[in-house]
Amino acid sequence: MSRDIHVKICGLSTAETLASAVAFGARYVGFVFFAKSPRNVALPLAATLAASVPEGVCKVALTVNADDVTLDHLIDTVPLDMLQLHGAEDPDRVAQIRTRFGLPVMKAVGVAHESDLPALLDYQQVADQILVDAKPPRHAELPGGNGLAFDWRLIAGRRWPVPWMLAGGLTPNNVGEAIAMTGARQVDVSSGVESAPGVKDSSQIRTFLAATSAYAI
Ligand SMILES: O=C(O)c1ccccc1N[C@@H]1O[C@H](COP(=O)(O)O)[C@@H](O)[C@H]1O
Repeated sequence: MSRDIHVKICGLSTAETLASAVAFGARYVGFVFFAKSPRNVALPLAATLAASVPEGVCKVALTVNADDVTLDHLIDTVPLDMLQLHGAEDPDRVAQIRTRFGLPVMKAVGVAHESDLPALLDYQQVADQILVDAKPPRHAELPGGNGLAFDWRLIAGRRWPVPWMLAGGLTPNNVGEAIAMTGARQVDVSSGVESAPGVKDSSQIRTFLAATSAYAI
């Protein structure tokens, strides 16, 4: 049996592109709950979209420094399988969210330099997965989703005891090289499969997933 690369398509906000992501083989679909993002999705729409996702595809909610009241409301409204924490949540807060809400948690950690790598270790005891993403530029509006890649050589050959996913500036054109260089078995893309900020493109989603299929082992 071959082991596919697991792909997460993040920032989905229409029934059509969500269905494309599922049909072309995404293992994770992500919904963004962050008002400043062009991919932000209102809770009622997210609830409808999430309800259409078949068993076996992981429905991920991306939040940024969300408080308990916000998370309570989110989890009560939208059927979810995982929380992606993409803010400055420290390990204690990640552990608290995981315990309180009873959902697996994926913590995003930004990487730009070698000195950013130890932070990945801080979350191994408290997160179910780690998302290794590009660190946002200093004055960026968004803590992710900037279409920015980091130097993949920084993590070439590195392994962590928890499952991890590579993110940041991935596109249909570069995802193969990113997998080959880092050994990632899971990849996450948002802006790299869009025709404009926040506008997902079914054809690019298909091409992205096809580009990863050569790396099944
Ligand atoms: O996509 C967003 O708008 C977003 C907003 C706030 C935090 C994270 C966000 N996106 C996540 O960032 C990474 C990389 O995205 P990209 O492929 O470089 O556009 C990915 O995990 C997105 O889910």
